[in-house]
Parts: sequence; C-alpha cells; structure tokens
Amino acid sequence: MRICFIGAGALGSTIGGTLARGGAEVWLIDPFQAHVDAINAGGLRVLEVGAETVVKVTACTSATQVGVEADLVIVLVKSYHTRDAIRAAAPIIGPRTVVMSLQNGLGHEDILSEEVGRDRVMAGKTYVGGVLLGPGHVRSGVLGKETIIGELDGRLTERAQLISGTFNRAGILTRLSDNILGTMWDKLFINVAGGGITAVTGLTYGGLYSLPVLEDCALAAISEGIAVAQAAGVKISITDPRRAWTMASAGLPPEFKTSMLQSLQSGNLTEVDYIHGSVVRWGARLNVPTPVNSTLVALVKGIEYARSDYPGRS
Ligand SMILES: NC(=O)C1=CN([C@@H]2O[C@H](COP(=O)(O)OP(=O)(O)OC[C@H]3O[C@@H](n4cnc5c(N)ncnc54)[C@H](OP(=O)(O)O)[C@@H]3O)[C@@H](O)[C@H]2O)C=CC1
Ligand SMILES: CC(C)(CO)C(=O)C(=O)O
Repeated sequence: MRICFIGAGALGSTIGGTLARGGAEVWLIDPFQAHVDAINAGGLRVLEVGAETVVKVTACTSATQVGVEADLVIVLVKSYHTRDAIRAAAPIIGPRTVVMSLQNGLGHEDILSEEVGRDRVMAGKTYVGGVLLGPGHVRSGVLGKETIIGELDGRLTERAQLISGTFNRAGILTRLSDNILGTMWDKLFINVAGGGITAVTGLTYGGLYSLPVLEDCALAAISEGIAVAQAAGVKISITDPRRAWTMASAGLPPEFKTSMLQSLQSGNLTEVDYIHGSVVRWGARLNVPTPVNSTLVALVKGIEYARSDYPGRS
C-alpha cells in the first residue's frame, strides 16, 4: 500500500515512520526543508521508549515530487492548514485514493469531502503521540496507544479493513469502528479537558492536575461537550466527564504540555476553533449552552491576537 502523509511533523513522522518500518511504501510530504533533507540523507530517527531506530523512508516538500497516485493519503497538518494542504495534494489523488484525517478536533472530514468528494474520505482518531525533536528526529509514543478508523457511513468496508490491517501489522494498535462519529467526539472530550485551560494558564499537566478549581473548569467544559453530542444524537462512549479528565492524562508525565500550549509557546496558532470551537458551534446549532467552551475560545484567541500587530499595540 502506497501511503502519503500530508504533513510530516510530530505525528505524521511518528505514524509514517512506524508504517514504513512495518513494510508499507511511505512518502512524507512536508514543507520543512531541513527535515525532508535529513530524512532523505540519513533516514528518520525514531526514539521510542529510550531506544532509537533509523527508518528508511522517502520525504519531499511537494506532492508533485511523488509522481504516482497514492492508495491512501493521511492528513496530519494542523487543522487550519487542512484545505490548502489537500488542494496541494491533488497530483497524488486518483480515482481509488482514500483520504483520511487523524487530526484532533472536528470538521476536517467536511473540508476534505468538499475538496475530493465524500466517497474518498474516511475518518480516524488516534491516541498515539509524537514530538518532533529536530530535523529528521522524532519521539514516538505509539506503544499501547489506540487508533480507531472508520467509514463516515459506518460500513465495515474492504478498504477500511485493508488500512487497519496495514496499521496493525506495523505495530499501530488499530480498531475498525462502525461508529466513527462517536469515536471522534470521545477524542474531542480528551482535548477539551486540558487544551484551552493549559493554553491560557501556561500550565503543564503537573500543574493542571494539582488545582481543584481547574479540574472543576475542565469538568464543566467536558460536560458541555457531552451535552452537545447527546443533543446531536451521537453515540458517545464517554458520558462521565471525569472519565475524559482521567483519560486525558493517562500515561503522560507531569511535565507534559498539551499541543495547544505547545503551539502558543512556539509562536503558532492553536487548533482552538476545531476543539473548544466545535463544541460552541454544535451547541449554537442545537440550542445547548456552552459558556465555558465559548470563554476558553475567546481567551485563547485573545492570546493569539495579543501577539499580532493590532491597532494601539505599543
Ligand atoms: N503531536 C501529537 O502528539 C498529536 C497530534 N495530533 C494532531 O495531528 C495534527 C498534526 O499535529 P502535529 O504533527 O503535532 O503538528 P506539527 O506542526 O508537528 O506538524 C504539522 C506539519 O505539517 C506541515 N504543513 C503545513 N502545511 C502543509 C502543507 N500544505 N502540506 C504539507 N505539510 C504541511 C507543517 O509545516 P509548517 O510547520 O511549516 O507549517 C508541519 O511540519 C494536528 O491536528 C494535531 O492536533 C493528534 C494526536 C496527537
Ligand atoms: C495528548 C493529548 C490527548 C493531551 O491532551 C492531545 O491530544 C493534545 O495535547 O493535543
């Protein structure tokens, strides 16, 4: 199976490297030239549970360099780059190409469907983690972490089985779901638990999980998400906010920083619109109040704006 990753940063490199090590034909596509050059020159260095392996994999900065159609395109750019990224991937998308997002948040499948057609789009969520340590060097958190994929209409198709088989053979624990929408909301609750609060406070998980008033705020944000999903008729498996709160920190050290905090600290935009913002948008549609998530969206956007050249800035 020829698998092309659109976005080969922390997670794209982690999952792409693991699939390549497992024997799949993998292409990593990313504009980060130094990263691409390092991978092509010396392989992708993957640090996993203290041991480093070097994986031979091909990287390039543009889909035009691949020269052949992909069987599977996995989208792992930050959410706000999704539309531009899938448009730029047109040269590798043919009649049989499946396009799948493993990004955090909600709404990517609608963007992808608008660009490539809904029949080509599958959905997925992953609990795998990755950190880019430098060009060509990634810390992988694949071990014991589940990935769930599925068709948008819930059918257990041959193509879905093929993809989950390829992932499992490579060592990525993958399950096929006939309720991928529920899976996507379950994962959203995990991100809602700590994303906005840590972005606003600058706290690592050690701090977040020490202060009861922050736990109350997190539980309130998750509860709003659960109420919205239930109003939308989504079959979620997390119905107790405390479960999402506990799951969000499972296996992570006190010094862990959420991706939303990491984005702010590295001077980038966050995915707040796709995480807390999804709860707010769905809540507005269904008449479910979401004041805690609305406040978190406003505050994170305020922090992003404070770094811009806004009128009156001294
Ligand atoms: N890292 C993790 O542990 C996890 C991440 N996720 C999700 O995965 C997604 C990716 O996150 P992560 O890997 O951390 O992010 P990164 O920022 O590390 O990687 C994204 C990469 O995509 C590149 N990119 C931007 N535009 C394009 C484009 N048009 N074509 C190809 N590549 C492009 C970026 O380059 P540039 O920097 O130049 O913009 C960057 O190198 C997010 O939705 C995140 O929420 C989900 C679970 C865990
Ligand atoms: C690892 C986890 C679940 C932590 O909230 C995450 O997905 C993130 O930080 O974006």
